[in-house]
Amino acid sequence: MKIGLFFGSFNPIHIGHLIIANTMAENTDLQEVWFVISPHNPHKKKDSLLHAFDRYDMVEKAIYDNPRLRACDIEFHLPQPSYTIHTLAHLQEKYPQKQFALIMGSDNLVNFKNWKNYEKILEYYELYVYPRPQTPATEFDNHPKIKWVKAPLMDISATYLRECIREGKSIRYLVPEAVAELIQRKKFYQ
Ligand SMILES: Nc1ncnc2c1ncn2[C@@H]1O[C@H](COP(=O)(O)OP(=O)(O)OP(=O)(O)O)[C@@H](O)[C@H]1O
Ligand SMILES: O=C(O)c1ccc[n+]([C@@H]2O[C@H](COP(=O)([O-])O)[C@@H](O)[C@H]2O)c1
Repeated sequence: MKIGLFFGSFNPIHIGHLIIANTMAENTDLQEVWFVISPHNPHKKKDSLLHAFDRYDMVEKAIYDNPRLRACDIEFHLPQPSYTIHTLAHLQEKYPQKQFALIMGSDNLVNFKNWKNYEKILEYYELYVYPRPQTPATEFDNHPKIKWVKAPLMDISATYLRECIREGKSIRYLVPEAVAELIQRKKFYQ
């Protein structure tokens, strides 16, 4: 079974993420997509980062009715910051029968050279990359391990959502209803 891993902070998960994950699960040979929630992205500051358990809960709420999407907490038990190469090694050890691939936007490909042991990642894993606007060409664009997958895009980010919440603006339709309800009930990001 081939599984696509979609890494991120998901602070919070939003429909931009969900559209990508569902497109990958439905339109490629990936049977499942796992949201790998990073407690701490090695390239991001920890400001306004909700606890990883709360971000995991929101992912679970967002995907509860889609059997091909799963939330993955493996990085919660690994040393921080979460380097993808370490996470991949642990996943492969835990699930030796499964074949893993990475899912990322073309914006991530631009920074990919700065990821820890990126050559090793490319040696062992395929990258399913969806084009994002205004991202420059990279040396990886024609790499044999890279599969380009066109996906519908929503021009939103978790940063934008957090701003809306802080300013008391509506986030309706930008996150699933169950996620909006949890954010409101727990007073996240206020
Ligand atoms: N609107 C979007 N459409 C497609 N991909 C997205 C979108 N927003 C984020 N992504 C991608 O999803 C992955 C996980 O996103 P993550 O939660 O870390 O970022 P984010 O939503 O941009 O958050 P923040 O604004 O806090 O940086 C990243 O690879 C990111 O590039
Ligand atoms: O392993 C690395 O060196 C590395 C560096 C930057 C990002 N990542 C992974 O990529 C994920 C998405 O990154 P970002 O910055 O687009 O949110 C992040 O959550 C990490 O799992 C990994």
